[in-house]
Amino acid sequence: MRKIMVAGNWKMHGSMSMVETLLGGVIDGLDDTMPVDVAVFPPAPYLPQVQAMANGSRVAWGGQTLNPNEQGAYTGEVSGAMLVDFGCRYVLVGHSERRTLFGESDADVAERFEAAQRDGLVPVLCIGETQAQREAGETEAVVAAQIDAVLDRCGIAAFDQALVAYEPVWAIGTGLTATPEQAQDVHAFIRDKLSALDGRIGGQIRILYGGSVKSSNAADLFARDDIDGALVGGASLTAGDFLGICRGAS
Ligand SMILES: O=C[C@H](O)COP(=O)(O)O
Repeated sequence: MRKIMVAGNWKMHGSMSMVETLLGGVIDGLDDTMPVDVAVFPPAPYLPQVQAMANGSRVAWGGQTLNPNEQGAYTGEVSGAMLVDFGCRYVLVGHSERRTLFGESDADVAERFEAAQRDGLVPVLCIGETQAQREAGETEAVVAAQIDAVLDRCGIAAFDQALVAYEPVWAIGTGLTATPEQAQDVHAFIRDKLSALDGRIGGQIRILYGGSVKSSNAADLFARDDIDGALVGGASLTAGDFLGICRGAS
């Protein structure tokens, strides 16, 4: 039985006072009617504040990206070990904004996935197709290639301590959500692909959906066999909205 995870990717949003209000509201609002694992991904400067507030609570936290090198002259970058220093358990790798805005290739993402595990973090591998790729019938080929890059570098065993987030690019921040059926189809494809290599790993890995998830559509998504939670952007910036999504798992 895979437990639902609801993860909030705050992207480049926030301030110290916003973190105080938002994270405080989430921690205070979580209750037994929300049988979920919860994680937040703040901008790196707020990690110490998140650590201080969330330590000992139900909320885990992680980094939005990492540089795969252990240290060195990489101005502006953050290493996995630095994330671990601030109590991070998770790190996002390959978010579509990293791929499109910062030029991360499938191979770059695989390198970050490997580095995350080397440094003791659980990578959340983000994959998904663009609108044009979906319309061209390439969705499965695109997500397969994104997964294959990691498989080629790290092998199937690496997926034992990892999550996958399927985020169709056309649904991110657009208000367009994949229908539960569309999302389920891709999630089943991903699980089948991993299960063909290792049935236990394919069966236990959590596959989150991301793309305009809100409290109004969360329950319908979470009811699908292969949708094990959500990676939430916009709706994770307000405690009430985020808690409403957590409630969708009850
Ligand atoms: O990481 C989260 C995704 O990019 C989804 O963002 P969104 O919920 O604002 O569409």
